[in-house]
Amino acid sequence: MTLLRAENITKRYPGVTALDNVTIEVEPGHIHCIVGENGAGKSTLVKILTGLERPDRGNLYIEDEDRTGQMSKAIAYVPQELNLFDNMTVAENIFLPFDNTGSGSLLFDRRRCEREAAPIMEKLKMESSPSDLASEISVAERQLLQIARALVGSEFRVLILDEPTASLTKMEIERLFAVLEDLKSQGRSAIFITHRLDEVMRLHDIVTVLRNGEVVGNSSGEDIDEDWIVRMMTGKGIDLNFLYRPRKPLGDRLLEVEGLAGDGFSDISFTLREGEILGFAGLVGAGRSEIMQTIFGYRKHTAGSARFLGEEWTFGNTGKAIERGLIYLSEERKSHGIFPNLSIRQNVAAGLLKTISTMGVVSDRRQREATSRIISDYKVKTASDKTAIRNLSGGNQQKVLIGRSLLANPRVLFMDEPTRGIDVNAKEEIYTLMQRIAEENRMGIVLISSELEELLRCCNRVITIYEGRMNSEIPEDQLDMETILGAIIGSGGSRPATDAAA
Ligand SMILES: Nc1ncnc2c1ncn2[C@@H]1O[C@H](COP(=O)(O)OP(=O)(O)OP(=O)(O)O)[C@@H](O)[C@H]1O
Repeated sequence: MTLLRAENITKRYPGVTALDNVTIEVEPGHIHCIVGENGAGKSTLVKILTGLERPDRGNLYIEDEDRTGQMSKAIAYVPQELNLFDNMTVAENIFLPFDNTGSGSLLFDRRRCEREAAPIMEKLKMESSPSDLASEISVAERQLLQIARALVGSEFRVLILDEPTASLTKMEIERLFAVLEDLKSQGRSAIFITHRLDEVMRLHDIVTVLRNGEVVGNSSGEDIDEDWIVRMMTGKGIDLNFLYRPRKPLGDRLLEVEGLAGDGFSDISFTLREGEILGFAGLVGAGRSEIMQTIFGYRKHTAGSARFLGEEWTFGNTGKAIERGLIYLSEERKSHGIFPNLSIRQNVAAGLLKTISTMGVVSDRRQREATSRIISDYKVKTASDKTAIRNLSGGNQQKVLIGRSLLANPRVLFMDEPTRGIDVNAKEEIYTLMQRIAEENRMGIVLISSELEELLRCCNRVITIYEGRMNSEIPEDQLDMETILGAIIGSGGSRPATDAAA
C-alpha cells in the first residue's frame, strides 16, 4: 500500500502559484528526495503533506485515507527553520506535544521525561544532556534536537525532513543517515528535502524535481546523476567545478588581526587584503563565527588587537563597524537582521538606515530603487516588494539580505555560511557576485563555510580553525579537499598560519 499520495495539488498565494497540479507518491521503505530551486514549491508541498496548509485543489491520502488539510500521527515533520522552546530543557523539547511532530501524550514528570529522552538522544549521538536548556546548546545540537523531537512519535510512517543537514557536520550527517536506514528497514519512509546533491545521490530511492511549482522530473532509475538533477531543476547544465577565485593581484591590507581572543577562541592572527576571498574552515562549533562576530562587535573581545585600513580598530561597536565599512552577514537569518513580518522593501530600508542614511531617514524613492535593484540583480522570486519577507522561500530571503548588505559598499564583508539553503543555480550567482565584488570593488571577503567545495571553488586562501585556534593556513596552490578536511579535524596543521599573501 502506498503510504502517502498527494494528488493533483494546486496551491496559490496572492500573485504566485506555489504548486501547480503536483502529484507524488511515497512507498513504504523508501527515501523520497524532493529537489528544486529556491521558491520551486518544496516547503509549500511539505506544508500540505503535513496538513498545516490546505491545498486549493487536489487531495492528500495517507494509507489510502483522505486526510486533505488535516494533521496525522502517521506523518512526523522536521521543519526547515529551528523551532524550539529556548527556556525549556532538551528533554522537555523532545516530549512536549508539538502539533506537527505526531508526538503523543503530555509528560510533566521532569525526571521521567529526561530518562526517556536519553535513548532517543543516544540514537543521534547528541552531546548535550537531557537537562540542558535548549538555549544553551550549539546550533548543530539544536538541529539534532529538532530531529529527535520528530522521531519520538512511535506511530509515524513517514518522516519529512526539510533541509535537515544545513547546520550539521559530516559526522552528524552520517548519524542521521543511519537513523534513516533504520527507518527504511522498519518499512517506514522519509521525504528528504535538500539542496545538497551529494546527499540526494547517496540517499534516494526516488527523486522528484520541482520547478516553478510543477513536477518536471520523477525517477527512481539508475540513470540519475548530479547533472540530471541540475538540468531538471534549472533547465540548463551547470559546471559544478568552475572556479570563482579572484584572479586580479591582491592589493593593500584591509584588515590585520593580531593575537585575538574571545569567548571560545584565542590567539587568532590573520590579514585580509583588497580583492581577496579568505576562507575559514572548521567543524561547526570550532569558533569561526565567534571570531568574526567578535571583530564585528557582537561579542566581547578579551585580548589582541586589529587594524582596519591601517587604523586601530575599536571592538564592541557594531554601528561603528558598519560605518567604517565592515559588515557581518550572519548565518542565522532569523536572529540577526531579518524582520520577518515586514515587507521586503521595509527590510531593505532597515538596512539602508543602518548603513548609508546619516539623518536616520531614507526617502521612499531610495527604498524603492534599492529594493527593485536587489530583486532584479539577485533574481529574487517574489510577486512584489511589498510581500512580507517571511513569505519568501528561504533562499530568496538570503538573497535579499546579501543584496542589502552590499548596498553600503563595505570594504570588508564577513559572509557566514552565505549559501546555506541556497539552490545550486543561485549559489553560482552568489559566487559570481563574490568574485566580482572582490575583483572590481577591491573588497575583501571572509568566507566561513562548512561546504568544502565552496571554499575550494571561491577562496584564494583557507585558514582552518580547530577548537578555537588556528591550526593551518592553506595557500591557493595547495588547496584540495584532503588537506582542508585533515586540518579541520585536527590532523593537519603542517603549516603555521601566517599572512601567506604578504
Ligand atoms: N504564505 C505565503 N504567502 C505568499 N507567498 C508564499 C507564501 N508561502 C510561499 N510563498 C511563495 O510560494 C513560492 C514557493 O515557496 P516555497 O517556500 O514552497 O519554496 P521552496 O522550494 O521551499 O524554496 P527554498 O528552497 O528557498 O526553501 C515562493 O514564490 C514563495 O515566495
